Amino acid sequence: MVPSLSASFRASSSVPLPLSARCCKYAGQSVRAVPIRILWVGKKRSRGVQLLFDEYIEKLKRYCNVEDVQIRSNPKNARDWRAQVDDEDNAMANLIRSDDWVVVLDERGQDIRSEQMAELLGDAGNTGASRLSFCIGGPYGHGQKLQERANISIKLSSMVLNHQIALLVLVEQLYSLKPSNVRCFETLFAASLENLGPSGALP
Ligand SMILES: C[S@@+](CC[C@H](N)C(=O)[O-])C[C@H]1O[C@@H](n2cnc3c(N)ncnc32)[C@H](O)[C@@H]1O
Repeated sequence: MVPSLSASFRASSSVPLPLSARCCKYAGQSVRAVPIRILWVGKKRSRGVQLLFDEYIEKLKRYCNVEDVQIRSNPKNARDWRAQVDDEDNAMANLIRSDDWVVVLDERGQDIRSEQMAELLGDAGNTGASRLSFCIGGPYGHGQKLQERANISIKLSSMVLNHQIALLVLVEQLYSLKPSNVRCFETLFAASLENLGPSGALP
C-alpha cells in the first residue's frame, strides 16, 4: 500500500494565494513520471468529447505513459441504482493494484489548486507508487470500495459535472502540468500567473 499524503498537501484552501506563495514544492527538481491510468465509468463517449480527449492524450503521451481504461456503466444491468453503483465499484476496484496511487474524482473531494495537482504528480512518483490511477465514477458516483481505497479524493469544481466533462477537465489539467516536467511548473504557469492581480485574484 502506498503511504498517505503529506499534511501540507491536505491544507487546501479556496482563498486565493499571493503570487509569491503560488509555487510547486518540486520547482527545479526532477520527479519520476509514473504511468497514468484514467479509469472512467460510462458508455459511449460523444464524438466531440472523444476528439478532444484524443487530442489531449496524444500531447500528454510525450510526457508520460497514459492508459485510457473504460468500465462499462451498469455492467450487470442492475435495476436498482445502489446495485449499479456496487457493480461499477467492484469492476473498478478489481483494476486497482496495491501499489497504485489512487486519485478519486468527486465533487465532494478536496478543493486543490493546480500547484497541488502538480505536487500530487510529484508525490506519486516519489512514494514508490507504480501507477497513478485517476477514477471517474458513473451516473451515481463512486461506491464504498473506491472511496475507502482512495489515496486522495479531489474535486474539479464545486458543481457536479457530467462524467464526460470531468474527463476532459482532468486531461486538460494533466497536459497543462506535463507530469515529467512538473519542476517547470512556474514557467508553465508564468503567463497565467502574470494575469493575476497581486492578491492572486483576477483583476
Ligand atoms: C455525474 S457524476 C456523479 C454524480 C453523483 N451524484 C455522485 O454522487 O457522485 C459522475 C462522475 O463524474 C465525476 N465528477 C463530476 N463532477 C465532478 C467534480 N466537480 N469534481 C470531480 N469529479 C467530478 C466524478 O468522478 C463522478 O463520480
